[in-house]
Amino acid sequence: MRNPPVNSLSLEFLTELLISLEKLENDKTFHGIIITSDCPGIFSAGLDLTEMCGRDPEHYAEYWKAVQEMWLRFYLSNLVVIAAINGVSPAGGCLLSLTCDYRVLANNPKYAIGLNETLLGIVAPFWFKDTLVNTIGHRSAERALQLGLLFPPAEALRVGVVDQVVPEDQVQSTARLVMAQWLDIPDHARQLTKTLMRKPTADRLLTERDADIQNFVRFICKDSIQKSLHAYLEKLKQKKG
Ligand SMILES: CCC/C=C/C(=O)SCCNC(=O)CCNC(=O)[C@H](O)C(C)(C)COP(=O)([O-])OP(=O)([O-])OC[C@H]1O[C@@H](n2cnc3c(N)ncnc32)[C@H](O)[C@@H]1OP(=O)([O-])[O-]
Repeated sequence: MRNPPVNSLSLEFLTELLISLEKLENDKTFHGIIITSDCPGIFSAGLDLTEMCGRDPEHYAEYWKAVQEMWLRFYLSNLVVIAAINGVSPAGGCLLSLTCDYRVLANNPKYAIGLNETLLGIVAPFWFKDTLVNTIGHRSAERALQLGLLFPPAEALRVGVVDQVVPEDQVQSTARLVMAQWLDIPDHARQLTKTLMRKPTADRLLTERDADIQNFVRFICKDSIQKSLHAYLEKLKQKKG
């Protein structure tokens, strides 16, 4: 991923990601992809806050549809998808990595990962929650989501948000090693098993997609939510200045 400075998942970047995924899926010589970041120290800052602040309802609806599409397409991809997480990975960045089949995180205490939405005064929707529950179980997810926990590497491994923590200079080579193991499995059996495991979760969103968009638009348009997001963006800018 190369969307400096922080790989935020803007509408444009999400569209690019989806086009890239589709191209790779359509090319039958590809069987797996490794998602990693070109922005030093940052895997992805998550959803682009400027897409969710001070815009009109039509924009929010269009943006949310793209976020849903990213989740559905990556979560259900027939390819083996591995996240080589070489930086901090909050909220939507964590969600993207949770769509992968395997997560390798660099062992750097700054590289926290988690769904921290509550810290911004917003609520992770049910399909974010479902993805986390499927990964770390109900109790850990309940605690992580309510407290907006961002797990440093050792804790992320302990709770199961990531599958492996390795020294920073070994993230890419480890991801390639893991990829080789996954590609050794007969592909159609692996693909069908992935679908079996994931389809019920994806179907929940597929059957409620429009209602989910409407909920998001209603929620994000609230004055109180807009104020929270503006204040959070302001805090990020001040931190910099
Ligand atoms: C229902 C909805 C569910 C929501 C899900 C989400 O994902 S919500 C998202 C939850 N995400 C988070 O809570 C993460 C928020 N971000 C961070 O915590 C930090 O930026 C960092 C740790 C990722 C990088 O720290 P660092 O010191 O290396 O970098 P820096 O902090 O100096 O930022 C550089 C520039 O990027 C800007 N910008 C940053 N993030 C975003 C963004 N998401 N979007 C847009 N812009 C963003 C920042 O304002 C600044 O702009 P400026 O002043 O140049 O115009």
